Amino acid sequence: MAETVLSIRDLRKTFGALKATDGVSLDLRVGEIHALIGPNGAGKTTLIHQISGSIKPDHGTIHFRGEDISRLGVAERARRGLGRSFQISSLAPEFSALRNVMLAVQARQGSSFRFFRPVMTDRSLIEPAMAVLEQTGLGSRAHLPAAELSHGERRQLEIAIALALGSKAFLFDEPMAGMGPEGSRQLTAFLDRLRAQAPILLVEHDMEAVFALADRISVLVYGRVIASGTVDEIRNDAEVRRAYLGEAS
Ligand SMILES: Nc1ncnc2c1ncn2[C@@H]1O[C@H](COP(=O)(O)OP(=O)(O)OP(=O)(O)O)[C@@H](O)[C@H]1O
Repeated sequence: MAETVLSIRDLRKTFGALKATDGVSLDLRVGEIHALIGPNGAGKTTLIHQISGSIKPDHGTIHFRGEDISRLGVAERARRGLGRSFQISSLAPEFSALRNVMLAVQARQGSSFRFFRPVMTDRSLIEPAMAVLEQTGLGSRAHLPAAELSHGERRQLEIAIALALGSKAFLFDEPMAGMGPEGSRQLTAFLDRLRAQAPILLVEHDMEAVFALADRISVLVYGRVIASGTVDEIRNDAEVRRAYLGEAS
């Protein structure tokens, strides 16, 4: 079995009397997309926030790449390689896609020895930045300003930046939201390739995307995982159909 990258054990979170997370345990393994689905209010976003560090659980542990990160803040978890949801606002829209990624490469390398060198001609930045753009399918768009990229391509650029900064796994909360059918198709194809570089915990309501992408699916209802398995196992699970898929299809 593939190595476990992220391991969550018995996570609990209450808001007043509401059990938003009620003893959740799940794993994310190398090379996989693990989808988290469930009805509105099931606790998916609350769970993602506890993993990224923006909400403190009442109970439970989170291990990432063998390390207990349960007590670390958001920035520390990100620094260890836990990539957060898409944050398009962090792009510099007037800079080219290449320059956006070069700045990330530079931030990761540390800039103390290169302050006198012009950034845009520095091969030690250009080469790794171009490699990441190629990996993320943006090689041919490298010289366009970020503002001129499509919505889907900006999301790809955001991921390219995260990879350049050292992200080793991603938490995505509804990445398909607001995308048209073509954008969703492109993003689905992109996430399909991305899993080989960094596994993904994917919260998504778009069942077509989930069934196309997921290696495993966990179904959350009232803060509890009621089923976990392959796409076929989940599609054929009577309790899941009753609690969720029946209403969605
Ligand atoms: N800060 C908060 N204070 C009180 N209740 C909260 C808070 N955040 C979330 N909740 C409640 O916790 C429950 C889980 O919410 P959450 O947003 O995690 O669900 P979700 O599965 O992501 O839903 P959706 O699919 O609609 O995005 C809901 O009942 C919600 O109203």
